[in-house]
Amino acid sequence: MLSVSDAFSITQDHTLTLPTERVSLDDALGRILREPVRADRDFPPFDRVAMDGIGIRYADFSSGTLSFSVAGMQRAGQPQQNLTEAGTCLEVMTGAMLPIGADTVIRYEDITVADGSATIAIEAIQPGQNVHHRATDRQAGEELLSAGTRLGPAELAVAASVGHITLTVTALPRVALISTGDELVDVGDTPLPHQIRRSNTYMLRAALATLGIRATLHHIIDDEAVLADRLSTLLAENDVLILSGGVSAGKADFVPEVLAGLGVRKAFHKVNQRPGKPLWFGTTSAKTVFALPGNPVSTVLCAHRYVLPYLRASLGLAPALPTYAQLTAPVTFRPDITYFLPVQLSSAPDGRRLAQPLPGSGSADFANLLATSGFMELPADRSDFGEGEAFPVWLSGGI
Ligand SMILES: Nc1nc2c(c(=O)[nH]1)N[C@H]1C(S)=C(S)[C@@H](COP(=O)(O)OP(=O)(O)OC[C@H]3O[C@@H](n4cnc5c(N)ncnc54)[C@H](O)[C@@H]3O)O[C@H]1N2
Ligand code: MOO
Ligand SMILES: [Mg+2]
Repeated sequence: MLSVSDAFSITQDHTLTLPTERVSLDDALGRILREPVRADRDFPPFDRVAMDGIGIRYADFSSGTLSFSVAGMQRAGQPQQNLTEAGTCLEVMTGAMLPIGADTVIRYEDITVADGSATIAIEAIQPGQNVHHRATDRQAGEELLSAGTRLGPAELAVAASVGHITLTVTALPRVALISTGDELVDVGDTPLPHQIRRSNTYMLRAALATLGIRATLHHIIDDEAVLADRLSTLLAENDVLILSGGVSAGKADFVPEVLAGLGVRKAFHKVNQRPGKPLWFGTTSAKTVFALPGNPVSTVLCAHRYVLPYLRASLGLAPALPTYAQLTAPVTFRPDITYFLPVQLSSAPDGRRLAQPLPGSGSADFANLLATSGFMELPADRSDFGEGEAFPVWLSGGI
């Protein structure tokens, strides 16, 4: 059976080629930048006063002047003024241009002001102190944000500061999330004894929202003709279909057959892993279909191990690497299958990352996911995993 790493590689070989679009700064949060953003001027663009106080010529101080007559005020937002006469100073405010002729700023806390004169009340003054010099942070033309960056609050602040009203970003894929199963009712309905409310597509929608993707939700009953009809429409309208359920060995598991009938080429069906063994993946020339096993823990694992990395790569985003953590207790798992063990992460006072096993009661136990930070990937060719041993953890918890 296909290994986890081979299955992962196959999905990554079929990532989407998404176009770019221009969006306004207001709509850019969470989007993936596709153009470099450069400094349009130096950062800071002028010698900038960094403290409220007075601006002086250091040479005056070093030649013995301690009292300076206040010749005026340079506030932030005012054009640059001149400090002309020796022995004088200008009051200067944080964010103002340093006046021409001044080179050093002394804080109000370090002077006394009386009768139009400011007298220095401290011993030591460094030349150039409290001045944030032009271009010390970044130079005009320097690349501030590179293509492939996800735009968060800090990135948007930088883009705003260099005048980007709009930004070129990766267009979002159209994604449909499709639950299948006669036993599933909607969240607002009261299930009959043989029914349950559907939850997988809500989980998937939230997981995709972390990438800024707004997927649509659909439900299809276990009927081959209905499935074929609805999936054909959804394939035409979307770039990616993500199904949940109907991919295993049951008599109502029609999904693989129906997809094949619609011309979706199977790239693989079944991966040597638990949970999530019946995972199905296929493509057409321009569309991708992930059919995830219906058990909720399997759906979560497959979403975080395959689907989100696939979408990240398609968006042009660097892969989210697993975090490594040490087991807090030994684990034994005999089958020659990659075991994705639910774990809760914490950190030890000495800085180690710890993973407490939370095996739960199997892949239908989705309440167990509430305490789960992620899935520890335990290799197929081993059975005993010792306390303190470190393995990769694919994060799935939180937002
Ligand atoms: N004879 C075999 N039986 C099963 C095998 C196998 O290899 N041989 N594999 C098992 C594994 S592993 C899994 S995982 C499941 C996968 O089943 P399906 O993908 O066919 O999913 P369903 O049969 O439709 O449902 C399974 C289970 O999940 C619940 N479910 C489905 N969708 C949702 C949803 N949207 N929200 C909440 N819960 C959902 C469904 O009610 C079932 O309880 O098959 C094993 N069987
Ligand atoms: O994906 Mo299944 O656990 O392995 O339920
Ligand atoms: Mg089934």
